Amino acid sequence: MDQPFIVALDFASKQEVNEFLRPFSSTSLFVKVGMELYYQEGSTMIAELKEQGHRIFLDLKLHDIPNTVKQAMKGLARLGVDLVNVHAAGGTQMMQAALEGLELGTPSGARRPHCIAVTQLTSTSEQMLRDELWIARPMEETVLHYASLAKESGLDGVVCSAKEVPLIRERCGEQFLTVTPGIRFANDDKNDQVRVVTPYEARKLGASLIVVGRSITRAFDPYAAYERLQWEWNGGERR
Ligand SMILES: O=C(O)c1cc(=O)[nH]c(=O)n1[C@@H]1O[C@H](COP(=O)(O)O)[C@@H](O)[C@H]1O
Repeated sequence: MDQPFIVALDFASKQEVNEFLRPFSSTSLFVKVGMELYYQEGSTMIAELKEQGHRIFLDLKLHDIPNTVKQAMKGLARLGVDLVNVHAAGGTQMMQAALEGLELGTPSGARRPHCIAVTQLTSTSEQMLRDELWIARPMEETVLHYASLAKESGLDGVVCSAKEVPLIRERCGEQFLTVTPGIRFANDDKNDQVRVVTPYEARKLGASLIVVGRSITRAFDPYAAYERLQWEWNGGERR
């Protein structure tokens, strides 16, 4: 993956997406289409974004019985997206089934979409992990365990907080993708995110790709915010 920034297109309609993308008309982006947009606009949105030259992370976080995930992935592979995801909590059989589905659905001659697993959502705190999910191990250990399961299942990487990247790299290797949301500029509101870092910190921690939504999409000047993101990632720390 040569492009380290994924812009989360968390919008409710194609119109809002087009308005947001207008200043980026000469920039080829790596964009994320999540549940909000995909459930409204479906696969035509994917086709249009591809036509505009953008790379696509289709973030539907599949989590179901293995057969259902396999069949769903078969269909998603036909869309020609670059990256898809599942919840690692679905288990190793489900993750393997996701890969099988992707392989079956990828048109001949095309490259199978990369598949990554969400370890623990970046909106989850240590306290939630313990009191709500009833997982007694610390966050880092839990994330590392889920990352190991994803690796054993043959997946290409995980979604995690950049805070957990150094341990995952050590355990799963440099080629294993670490895709990290929960990115905020230093002065931004965290909103519903908990395990948050700045773009500069994410780079220092070794994240392969960072997912950035509201810090760009809700910025007064999204294009300037994207430029700031590039600047910070490349070493320009702002306080
Ligand atoms: O899979 C994801 O992309 C994801 C996993 C996760 O643990 N946390 C997380 O925030 N995300 C997504 O990343 C994006 C983050 O958006 P912002 O908080 O606005 O930057 C959203 O589209 C989330 O759905």
